[in-house]
Amino acid sequence: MAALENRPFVKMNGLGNEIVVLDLRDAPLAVPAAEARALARADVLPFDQIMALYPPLHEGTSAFVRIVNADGSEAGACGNGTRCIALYEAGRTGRHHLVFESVAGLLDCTVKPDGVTADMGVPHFGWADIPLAGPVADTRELELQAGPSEAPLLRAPAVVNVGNPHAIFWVDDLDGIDLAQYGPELEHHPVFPERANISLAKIVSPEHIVLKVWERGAGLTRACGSAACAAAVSAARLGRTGRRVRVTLPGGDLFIDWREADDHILMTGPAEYEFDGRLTAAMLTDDTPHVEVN
Ligand SMILES: N[C@H](CCC[C@H](N)C(=O)O)C(=O)O
Repeated sequence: MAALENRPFVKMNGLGNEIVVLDLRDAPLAVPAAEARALARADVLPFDQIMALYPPLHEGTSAFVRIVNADGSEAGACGNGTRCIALYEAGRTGRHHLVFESVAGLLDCTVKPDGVTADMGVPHFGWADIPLAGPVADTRELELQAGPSEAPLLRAPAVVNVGNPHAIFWVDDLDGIDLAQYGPELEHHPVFPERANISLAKIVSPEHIVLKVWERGAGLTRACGSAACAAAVSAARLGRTGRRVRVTLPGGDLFIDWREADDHILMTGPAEYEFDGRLTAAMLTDDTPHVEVN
């Protein structure tokens, strides 16, 4: 019997970032990694993240949320998924100001007719916060590269934690670099003991960044809200943009405001309901024979 068997789910997306909402508040249980991986299969219910809702731990919050990637690993933040659960909860309760709690802190959300604004908290730039494997001189330019050693295609990323770890490489030609080729080795590089989300960012103007993302535990996605936040604060920290930028991802635009007053990162963008259903044993069980190679 699969643990999640017979549980209802809601399929949503944030700019094409594929989200599954599991409302587990009435009967909480952990999301088994193997069941998440089975569910994410292309011919079952392909998703990038599960947003699992648990009973609130603190007064004034709607739920404690845990985030599970398609590979079954847990993440500390999911911007697109946060906008999705805000829309979900607004639809359920009629309330348009919602606060969720995650391992990374509070997520204060406002649902408006033209989109959802989520407060993603403050960024952390210290090497131990990212985390990195050891102390570095400057997290604005990490000594890390990819591509031919004599002429690296990617080098000197900015690194930041916005609830989850991110590395942003600055490039002039987004289409000239195959992120699917370099994403896996960078995601798993030993400098990132908890792995990392890997972005290529082109700074078009002080108000506009174009971004492509290889997500930790999910691979190439149509959008990544936390990466948009990470790229925005990193570009501002380098003085290459202002603190309010439009971030264009393959799935569309997010608007990031790294608020002067308290350094909170406000992310605004769409969230979309697609369909709902109920999980079955077949969806949660991967019967693919595992060939033992001796
Ligand atoms: N798609 C998510 C990011 C998930 C992050 C996850 N890939 C990790 O940190 O392991 C977003 O919109 O922020």
